[in-house]
Amino acid sequence: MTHKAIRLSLGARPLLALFALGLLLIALSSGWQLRQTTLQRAADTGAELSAIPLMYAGPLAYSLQQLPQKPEAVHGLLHHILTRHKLRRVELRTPDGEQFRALSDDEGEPGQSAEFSLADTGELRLQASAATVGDTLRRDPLLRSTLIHLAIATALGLAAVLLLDRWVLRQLRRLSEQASRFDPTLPPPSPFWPEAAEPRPREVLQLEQAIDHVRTSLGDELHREQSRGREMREELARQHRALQQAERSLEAKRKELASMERHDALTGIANRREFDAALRREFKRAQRDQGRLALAILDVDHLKPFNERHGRGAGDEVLRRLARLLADHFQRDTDLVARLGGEEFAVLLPGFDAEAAQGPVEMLCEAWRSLAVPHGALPDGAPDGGIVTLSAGLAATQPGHPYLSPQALMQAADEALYLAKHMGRDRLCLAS
Ligand SMILES: Nc1nc2c(ncn2[C@@H]2O[C@H](COP(=O)(O)OP(=O)(O)OP(=O)(O)O)[C@@H](O)[C@H]2O)c(=O)[nH]1
Repeated sequence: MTHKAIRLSLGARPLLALFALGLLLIALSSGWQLRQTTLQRAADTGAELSAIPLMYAGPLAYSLQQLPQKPEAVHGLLHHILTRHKLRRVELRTPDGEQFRALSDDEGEPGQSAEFSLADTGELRLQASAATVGDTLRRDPLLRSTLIHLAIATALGLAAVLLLDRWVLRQLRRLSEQASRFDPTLPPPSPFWPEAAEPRPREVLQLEQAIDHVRTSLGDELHREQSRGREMREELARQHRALQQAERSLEAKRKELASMERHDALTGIANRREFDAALRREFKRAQRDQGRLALAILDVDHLKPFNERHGRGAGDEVLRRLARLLADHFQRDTDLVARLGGEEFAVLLPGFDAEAAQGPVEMLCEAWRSLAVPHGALPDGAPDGGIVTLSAGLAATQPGHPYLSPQALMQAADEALYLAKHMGRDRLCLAS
């Protein structure tokens, strides 16, 4: 309803302007008409002046004859002519040179004048008043009354337009502007409606108060919703952070698990599963490329009595040291060192045949020996020296001596290791 009224107000303004323009046009047209009438009257004056001698030649001659008895008759007649024809001045000069004149009280501009010679009477001089707008209005009561009424109607109409615009439409426009600037996301100013300098109609005040009320209640509700939304956002952000944290630790666990799947927990090098996969992969490659692949299996000698003597922790440390040494010795990208389980380790050397691999493996065993880890519990009959030693078996698949499968290569290396053990340990044996 309010919105409709405001739209009506905005649409009414041009109508009011049109109405005011119409009134002004009527006033202009009336003024034009008045001017035309005045000009017409000025044009008629000449003809009217010419008619006067014709009309009054007789009465003037008669009044002059009566002059001795009735000297006032000439003055009276001249006065009559003056007032009857609304002249400014009437003068009569007799053939004897006597002069009579009648003057009007009109102090306006002098208008057209004319002079006539009358037989037996003398000269008659007439002067009309200037044809002015005021004079025209004075002379024409109907026109005067019409124009006065028109002027009053125009003035009242314009006043009504101004008042309507100022008192009602302007207020409604102000309301419309306020409504268009209305933004419920902003906190409500207090008071919402600034005190207008001019007084406002009661209806506008009521409307303002109603909108103010709606604004305030909307604002309160909005504030409640905003703070609820803020709390929810904070809670969401907290949950999000917790989720991210959980995801991070899950990812770390996943990596740890993945690493555990491929690495030996005690030594950190590749485990049996990783080794098996690498062996299958490299064996296939060597088969395909007619290449070489060497495999060495190493086993710590007499770890059981070592454990029994020094404890399992010390045995673990021996295994860790051996793993570090293996990793240090075989560092090519394609090399792989792995713990197969227990005290058994493996070295996979792609591209190496048995002869080429023998040197590095023996160097490894030598390096181990030079670490000189004291055993302290070697069984009777074991080689003297008293240190922890390694036994190793080496096999390689190579052109001229291929194996049929990874398992066959593995078994050959195992048998070579068995041989090394059997031959008294602390040595490297090659598969036949
Ligand atoms: N400390 C430790 N000992 C292990 C681990 N895994 C296996 N062992 C021990 O290694 C020993 C292997 O014993 P055996 O198979 O009899 O071999 P050995 O005593 O080393 O003798 P040979 O291999 O014949 O020279 C066992 O006592 C196992 O308990 C391990 O992870 N840590």
